[in-house]
Amino acid sequence: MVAPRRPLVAGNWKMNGFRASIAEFRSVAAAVAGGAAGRAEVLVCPPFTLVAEFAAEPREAVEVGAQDCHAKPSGAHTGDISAEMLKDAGAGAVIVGHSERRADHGESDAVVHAKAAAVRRAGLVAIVCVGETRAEREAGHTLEVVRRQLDGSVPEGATAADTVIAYEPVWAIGTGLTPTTADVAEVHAMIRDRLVERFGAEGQGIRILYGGSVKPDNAAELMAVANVDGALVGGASLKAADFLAIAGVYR
Ligand SMILES: O=C(CO)COP(=O)(O)O
Repeated sequence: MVAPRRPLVAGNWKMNGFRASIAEFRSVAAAVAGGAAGRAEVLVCPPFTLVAEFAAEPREAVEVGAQDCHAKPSGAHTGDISAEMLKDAGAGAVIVGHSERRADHGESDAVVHAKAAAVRRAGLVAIVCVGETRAEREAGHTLEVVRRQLDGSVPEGATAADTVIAYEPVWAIGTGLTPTTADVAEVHAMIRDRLVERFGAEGQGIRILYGGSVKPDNAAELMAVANVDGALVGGASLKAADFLAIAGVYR
C-alpha cells in the first residue's frame, strides 16, 4: 500500500526580501504552528542571504529552503553556494531548475540533473521545476517538452522522501494567467505516469506541485486537481496573509 502524499505548500521568494522581512516569516511560522495549514507541510525559500536567519527562528512547523545551488560540494566557484552549505545553514530543501534559472543562466536539463543529485547527496529535498513556454504550448508540444525536462532533470534513484516535482508553465509565472484545471490535470497525470514508470512505488509517492500565479482566490480550485500535491508560490508567498490563505486550503 502506498502512503498518501502529504501536501506541500512552498513559497519561492525569488530575489525579494531583506532582514526586515523576517516579520512576514514569523507570521507564517506562528500561524502554521497554530494549524493554519492543516495537514499540509509548509516551506519558505528566501534568498540565500536570509536562509540561516530564517532557519534559526522558532519554526517547528515550517521548513526553510533555498532557490538554487552548485552541483559540487565545495571548491573554486566564486559566487556559488553548495547544497552542503545550505544544509549547514539550516535549509531542508532546494529548488533546482526554476525556469528563471534555465532562462537567465542557461541551465540545461543536464545542469539541473547535477544540481538535483547534489541536493540529494547533501541529504536535502530537491524541488525540480519543469514547464513549457507559451510558444511550446501554442505549438501543442507541452507534454513532450515537460516529459523531456522531467527525464533529463530528475536523477536516478529519486525517492518520495528526497524529490518533489514542480510543474510551472513559464507563461503562467507572474502573469496572473493559469492553465485550465483540465490542462493541469493532463500534465500532472503524465508526470505521475512517468515517475511511476521510472521509480515504481516511490514514483507514486513523489509529490507534484503546481506553480504559476497561484493566489488565494484560485488555490482551492488548482489544489483540488488530481495529482496536484500542493503549490509552489511566487509573488503571493511574500505576504504572510496571502501565503497563509493559500496554505489554508488544506485545513
Ligand atoms: O515561479 C513561481 C514559483 O516558483 C511562480 O511565481 P508566481 O506565483 O509569482 O506566478
